[in-house]
Amino acid sequence: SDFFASQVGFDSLLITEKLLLSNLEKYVEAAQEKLTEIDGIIENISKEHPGNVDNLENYLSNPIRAFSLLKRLVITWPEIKENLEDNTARDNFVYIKSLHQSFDLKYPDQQDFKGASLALARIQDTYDLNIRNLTEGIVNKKYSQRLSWIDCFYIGNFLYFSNLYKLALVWIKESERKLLLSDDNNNSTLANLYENIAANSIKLGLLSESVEAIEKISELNPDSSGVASRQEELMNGLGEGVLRTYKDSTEYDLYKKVCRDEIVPSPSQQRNLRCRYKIGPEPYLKLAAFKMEELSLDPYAVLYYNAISNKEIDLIKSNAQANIHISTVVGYQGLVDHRISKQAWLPYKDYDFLKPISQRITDLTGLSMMDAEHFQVVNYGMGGHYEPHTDSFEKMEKAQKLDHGNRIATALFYLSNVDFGGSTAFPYLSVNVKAEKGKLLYWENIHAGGDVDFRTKHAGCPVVLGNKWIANAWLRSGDQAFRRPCGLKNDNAVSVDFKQITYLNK
Ligand SMILES: O=C(O)CCC(=O)C(=O)O
Ligand SMILES: [Fe+2]
Repeated sequence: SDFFASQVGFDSLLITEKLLLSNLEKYVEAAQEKLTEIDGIIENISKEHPGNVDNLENYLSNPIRAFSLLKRLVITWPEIKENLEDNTARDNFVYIKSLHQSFDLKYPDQQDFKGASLALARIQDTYDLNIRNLTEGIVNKKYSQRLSWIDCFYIGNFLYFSNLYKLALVWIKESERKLLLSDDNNNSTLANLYENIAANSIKLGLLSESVEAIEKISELNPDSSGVASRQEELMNGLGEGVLRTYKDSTEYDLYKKVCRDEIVPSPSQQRNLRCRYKIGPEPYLKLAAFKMEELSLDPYAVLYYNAISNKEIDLIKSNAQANIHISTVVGYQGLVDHRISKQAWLPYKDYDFLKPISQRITDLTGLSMMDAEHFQVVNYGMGGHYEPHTDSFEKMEKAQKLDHGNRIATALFYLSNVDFGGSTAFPYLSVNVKAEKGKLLYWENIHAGGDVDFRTKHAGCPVVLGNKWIANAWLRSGDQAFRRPCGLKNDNAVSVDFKQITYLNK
């Protein structure tokens, strides 16, 4: 299932839960009615039952009492048994599966829960949020809802199974803090938790932490099979060395820092950048100039303000919603966790309202839209993101497969505001573009000689609060011969190093 991937369709889950709630209420009502009824029966029987009688024989020699006792045992008690066995009330509580099938109600699955768990962890990690504040429910200085020790444990577990051990430890330790304060704090829950700490520490090659956690398990639960198996794991794990992933790379670290504005452009980087009105190259711009802000001159990246109207945005969103589906990435099979969003492709020729937008892109960039890909509309939900990548393709076969040459430039429209997170980050340019409705971000992806400019690696930072909508126009090199002639020489030397930083650790 793909609810976790975007905001679209998520609200239907609230309808599902509302129905479950009202059905459960009905069940409780019926069950309570039944209990009241049974209470009445107990009362009646108690009245007739003699209690402790000294002379039983004498008591039952009364024919009416004998009759009553037999009636109760032969008729009343079987009726009670039948009554208790009658599950109509419980059956009326419509089960999840049948709900799903008979009412076509939307229902999430384990995959959605995992996605939402990893999203929370990603948000905490990217923005370096204080874990304690976060789990106490404080997001962006506002209080929402707190997480329990079990919630944190779930998240830690999902992280462990996603090979994100460092992050897993952060969540399991938070779980430990909460467990120690809770009523569930007992030897078995704690031992379970230290098993988890041991498993993560072993994977991270943290020797003393591993040993300490294993000792705690054996103190709490001397018979635990976890002790021996963790010890064995530890012995084997020590030789293996620590697994390093892309998340440990310099590039990923830079990306997160740019997302949270910890790294910003230096004054010397900004010295030659200007804000001005764009009045060329197309004559139209002399009449209706756009406010332009330069972000980088080499590689070329600029922002335009008020580049798309609210009316256009509404049309784009409503048409996209009809055929939106989980995002994929060129060159990857199926779903990927480095890009979590939903997308829809809108062909320019199919929608009249896209024609002026396409013309505007040409007016602003001087490039032809002839070979552009369809307009791509993207929606990100909570924690939705797109890790650093280049939009252009290194291997030209990939680009050619899609025809019309490489992705020479990207025009990215912001179709919504985002309250917290969701910027577009360029780790190697230290540029963070806030998602603000109506802006257009434009940059060039390849060197004049036609090679990928790795300095243009960029990412969609995780959304923390809000619902992020963007639309991409990718301009292909095919039809630009006279508008943007290729350079004759290789000029990619300035950017090749920025490819290495990823691949070193990947
Ligand atoms: O969401 C963003 O801000 C960036 C999206 C992006 O890079 C892409 O769709 O290729
Ligand atoms: Fe991109």
